[in-house]
Amino acid sequence: MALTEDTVRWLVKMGISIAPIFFTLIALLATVLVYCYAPYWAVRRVPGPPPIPLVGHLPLLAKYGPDVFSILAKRYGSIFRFHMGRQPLVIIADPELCKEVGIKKFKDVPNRSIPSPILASPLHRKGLFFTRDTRWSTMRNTIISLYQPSHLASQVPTMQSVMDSLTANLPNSEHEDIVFSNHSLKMATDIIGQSAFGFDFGLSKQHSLSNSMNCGEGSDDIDDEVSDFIKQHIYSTTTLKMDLSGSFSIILGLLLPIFQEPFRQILKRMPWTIDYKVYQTNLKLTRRLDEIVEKRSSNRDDRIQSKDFLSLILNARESQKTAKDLFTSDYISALAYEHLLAGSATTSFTLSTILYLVAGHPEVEKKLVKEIDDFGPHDLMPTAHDLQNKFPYIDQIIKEAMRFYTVSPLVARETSREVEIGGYVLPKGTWVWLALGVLAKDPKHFPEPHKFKPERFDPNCEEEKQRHPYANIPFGIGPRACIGMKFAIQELRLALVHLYQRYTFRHSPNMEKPLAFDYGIVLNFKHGVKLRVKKRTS
Ligand code: HEM
Repeated sequence: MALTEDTVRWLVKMGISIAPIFFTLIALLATVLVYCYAPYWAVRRVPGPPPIPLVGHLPLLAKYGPDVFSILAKRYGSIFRFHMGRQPLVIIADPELCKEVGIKKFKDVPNRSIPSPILASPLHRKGLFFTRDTRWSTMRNTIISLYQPSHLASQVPTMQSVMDSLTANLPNSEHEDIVFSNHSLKMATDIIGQSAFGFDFGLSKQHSLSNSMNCGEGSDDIDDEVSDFIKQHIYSTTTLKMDLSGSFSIILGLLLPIFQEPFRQILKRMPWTIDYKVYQTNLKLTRRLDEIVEKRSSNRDDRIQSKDFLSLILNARESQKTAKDLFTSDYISALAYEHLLAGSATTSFTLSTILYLVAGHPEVEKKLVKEIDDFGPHDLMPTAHDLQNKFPYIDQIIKEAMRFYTVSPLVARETSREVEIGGYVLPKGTWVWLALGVLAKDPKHFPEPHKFKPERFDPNCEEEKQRHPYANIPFGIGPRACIGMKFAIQELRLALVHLYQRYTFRHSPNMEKPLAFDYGIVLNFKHGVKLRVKKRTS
């Protein structure tokens, strides 16, 4: 509203000078502008589309989904700016630059940036993924021994028994749809439950859980403790959104981070808000995990015999001084929970995409089935050694499917000091994200990138020989790469042998084409993967 002459005269009469009001307003405006634009200013030289105040490029993410990064890479090159709300990200979309960030300059970029959904969740922050600097390296060095080949080999029978339960529950009819992604999530959760906690969730044995696994809210017929835990776990994970569809405090964290924590503190007390529900769920999960840790800590005799992740960390805590200081019970809970989180959604997504892709490519299915039949009779269980050496085509299929649908298309890192990357000087605290999904679809490294061709990963193929070694890095790169990679690959190989010894799969006519995705902390299916199962004769 403009100040009229009368108002000015009235203000003067009342002894109120306009100047202080005017300057206060200007100062306020300047503060807001500085707050909004300070992070942008620090990386303004890196090319990118002009950001919209506050929301940045989130509307582009909403419009194009994760494909937006390939579109921007085409326009702006292999290093560009993308604004996740107020926060600018420097996106790296070139294998050589990924090597520079992930390996050569790892000392300058050793940590992950913490996005707003995670900031609000201590349970997620205390795992390996988001711990920082020396705490991270000491934690990682202690638990890396759990991923040695001998330990992985001991997990094969456990994996196999869960897969037996899964296949016992698949229908016999070729005319019935199964939401395979639900089955594979149950399978992966059961496997990781046993290897992380030594605990059998028994989901693969239960037919009735299939729908609740997907929606996260659960259905009424599931009321026992285990199902409750799983429901909470899935709710807690699926509400971690990267776009503007999360809770109010998460949205604030993207737009005006300064207000996120105060608002979360208020909203978590209001029962009708998503923040309340997320808080309550995380509280219950944390309590449940603390109970599990407590129980296992006190049961020393059982624990010494056990080979699960939780027992092994607790044993290490007893025998090593560093581990004792480091692994307080809150960190142990977070680490064990992180295993459940990191090991279930990613692996089950990948297995579902493999079945979906193979079902649409009969020539690939034929070669796969032949490799499996050549291995031996259909009830022969492969050992860890067999899995590693006798199924080269399965490995090509896994690599190609992970390239085709990259479950974790972005990997978050943050600079710890000023560093030069790709010709740009980036100040301390810059969020540098590696765009694995863009690399995987770059025709320079993968001719005809939208075709599913496992043979492109055949070691004798020219394309494979000439490709940059870091063009396909679905498990990340360098010292901070996925710690569970070998575990996941062993599980995927075994699941494929087990399934195709018994079945082949076809697309359901009720499935959307192309597959639709949700973008949370990892990629997820919007409507699941629906398939039809055909039993094989032995
Ligand atoms: C197909 C399955 C999986 C995929 C595609 C995957 C992908 C990834 C990616 C891309 C990262 C980030 C790497 C980086 O920053 O360079 C990561 C980190 C991590 N993953 Fe996985 N992962 C999978 C399975 C698993 C499993 C089974 C576990 C646990 C048993 C696991 C535990 C972790 C942990 C703890 C980290 C953090 C490592 C650190 O910061 O030191 N992942 N994963």
